[in-house]
Amino acid sequence: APSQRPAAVAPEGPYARLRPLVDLAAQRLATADLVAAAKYGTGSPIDDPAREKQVLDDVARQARDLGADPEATVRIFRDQIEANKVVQRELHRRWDVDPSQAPGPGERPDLAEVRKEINRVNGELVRGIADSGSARSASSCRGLVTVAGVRARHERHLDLLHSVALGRALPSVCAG
Ligand SMILES: C=C(O[C@@H]1C=C(C(=O)O)C=C[C@H]1O)C(=O)O
Repeated sequence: APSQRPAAVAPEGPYARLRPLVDLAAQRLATADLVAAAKYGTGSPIDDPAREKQVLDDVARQARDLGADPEATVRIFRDQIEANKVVQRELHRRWDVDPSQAPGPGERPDLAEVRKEINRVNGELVRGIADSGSARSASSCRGLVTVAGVRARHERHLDLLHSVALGRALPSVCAG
């Protein structure tokens, strides 16, 4: 006989909650290449503390609005920001070493447009954090986040730089 509860509304286990979170971290990291290209050769610094403060203030407010934990949200976002800068710094270093690889002035994305995409991903990430409270405090969290990271790496064909940076984005996902 069919079960009372349709599969579509079956309660989701911790992996189902953590996987989208990890995938969103990888999506956010994919913007770092565009940010690096937008800034390269313009004098705009990789570290922009004013923009970081704006991001952290925004996500804390969004978390509060969802009735979620603003401190955990900010902690996770600090790591997203550090991970983004790992990619930017390495790309700038490579482009300094080999200018033929560097984006030319005509290939420079508009930083404001890239930040719109980052803001969009930020909103989804806040929602993913809000929806994963119990998964993030589960004892299986670290292992599941590692598995989800490996999966994102393969699905998104991440290179070594982005794989390392994804590792930098994830340590604060699990509580405690
Ligand atoms: C991505 C950027 O570079 C850095 C990383 C940020 C982020 O990950 O949100 C914010 C500001 C910068 O310190 C940016 O300037 O937008």
